[in-house]
Amino acid sequence: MKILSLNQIKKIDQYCIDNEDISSIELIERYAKSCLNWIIHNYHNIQKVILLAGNEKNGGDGLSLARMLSQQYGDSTIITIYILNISNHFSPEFIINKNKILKYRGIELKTIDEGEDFPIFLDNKDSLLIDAIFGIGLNRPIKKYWKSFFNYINENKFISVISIDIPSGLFMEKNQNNFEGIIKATHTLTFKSPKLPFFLSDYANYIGKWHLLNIEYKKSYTNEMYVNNFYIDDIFIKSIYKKRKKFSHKGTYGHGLLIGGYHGMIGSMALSSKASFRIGIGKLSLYVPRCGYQILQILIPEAIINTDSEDKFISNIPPINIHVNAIGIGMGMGKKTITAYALESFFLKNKKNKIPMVIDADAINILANRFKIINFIPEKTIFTPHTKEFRRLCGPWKNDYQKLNLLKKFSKKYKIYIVLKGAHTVISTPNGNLYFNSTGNPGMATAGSGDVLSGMITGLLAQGYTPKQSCIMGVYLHGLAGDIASIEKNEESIIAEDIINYIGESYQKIKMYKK
Ligand SMILES: NC(=O)C1=CN([C@@H]2O[C@H](COP(=O)(O)OP(=O)(O)OC[C@H]3O[C@@H](n4cnc5c(N)ncnc54)[C@H](O)[C@@H]3O)[C@@H](O)[C@H]2O)[C@@H](O)CC1
Repeated sequence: MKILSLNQIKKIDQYCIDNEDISSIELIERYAKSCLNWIIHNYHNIQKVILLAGNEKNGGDGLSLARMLSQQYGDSTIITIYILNISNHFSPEFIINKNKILKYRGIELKTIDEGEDFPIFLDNKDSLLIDAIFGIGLNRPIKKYWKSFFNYINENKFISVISIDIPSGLFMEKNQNNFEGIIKATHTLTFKSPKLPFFLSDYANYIGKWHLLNIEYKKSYTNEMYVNNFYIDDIFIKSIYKKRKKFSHKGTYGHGLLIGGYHGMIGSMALSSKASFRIGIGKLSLYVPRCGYQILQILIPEAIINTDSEDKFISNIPPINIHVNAIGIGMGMGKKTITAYALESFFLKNKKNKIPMVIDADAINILANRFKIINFIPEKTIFTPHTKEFRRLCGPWKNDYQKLNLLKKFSKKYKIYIVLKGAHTVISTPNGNLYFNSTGNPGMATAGSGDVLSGMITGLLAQGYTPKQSCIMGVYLHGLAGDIASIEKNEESIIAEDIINYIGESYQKIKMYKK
């Protein structure tokens, strides 16, 4: 799914108005109706609603929603609207909806002017607060008084705070270091496209859980819209997924090579290997220090195991003399100088053979310390750092926007894919596109989860998925397996092994997706 820019979202509204013979007011009704349906579905017996309305279109959405809530719940729900007189301009959408509201005796209408004492919300704990002050139209910093008011709202406790489209005070684009005076939503009900800040940890506290509501409009309006940012959704995954063929054999699904392990860290190789098999690799060879031999033979009887001459660490990686379709390197490998030399000479020797490769964990750390190695890395190689590893590789950043820019720059410069792991893992491609993952949960922040991911991506590469498809499919299935594990085991109890065990169910799920 495309992540649209502010201008593109506004264009869709205009297309609807121009081509579907509906007015802006009717459009607002559609938005408000979808919010109403979401609220009905998620809250039963709402006793009190407090709605904060701005005086432009987002306020219009809010007023229309208040009217619908009153029609839905009747006298059993007390609705109080506060109109914030932030400016003296009122959009027609706001005015028309306000006039409609005046006819509803069940709705109490109040105003707040700049400078006056903040209202006291007596029954706040029993109230649902709806924020329809600013939507995506916020285009300049808000005044001090209103910032303080938004902060005051955040200090009050409500059943939930629901922001329409985007929390008020948050810019849709170019937020940079703006963290002051933003409404903290429990839920953000958004339309047409997820907004970029939804994927940035800096803003997670303000956005809460976001929901993309289904709005009727011709999806073809977005066909011609060019974007750099994408959200990995079901349809996208279904279009990538390759069904296994009846007349196939283990050779059809590729031969992978995993290189890594260190005394005391052999478990990471076990996790990567199991994940490669569970994702469907045909054959797998491992290269590990000698101390890993016995345990890996026992844990992964399916794998072929080759060992280094050293017992506890890797000292030399021999040239690849078998047919290998994909390499995964670095899991639990340690950073000993001799291992770093071995890695450097391995990359140098294989510079020209262009076998698709995943570089993970300590291989990234070694590379960060001996940066010239990057010149031996073939194009389209996949890096899978977590935030700290990425910082070691690329240097610091001041905010999430800068982090995304660094990511794009690095991928473009070295023509590599970077899978930056975290909530909404983001994949950057050599042509500067970003893909944000939609699956996963905090339970996956557990030792070995990254080893599982590198094994999965290597397994997909070996099966013939392109590097881009392998990254996208890998992070999605990894997150989905984690999501199933969270239902079965609870987020707190997930261990890396659980993610591996639910890869099969994840495949099962994506097979059911509609194209
Ligand atoms: N036809 C449309 O464009 C539709 C818009 N919709 C809603 O309208 C929202 C966008 O509407 P608008 O563009 O009217 O903008 P908003 O309602 O988000 O309000 C922002 C407006 O307030 C003013 N403003 C911006 N920054 C300000 C500041 N710091 N202090 C004071 N005033 C400021 C600007 O005039 C700006 O247009 C969407 O998020 C969505 O909720 C939906 O109702 C669907 C239809």
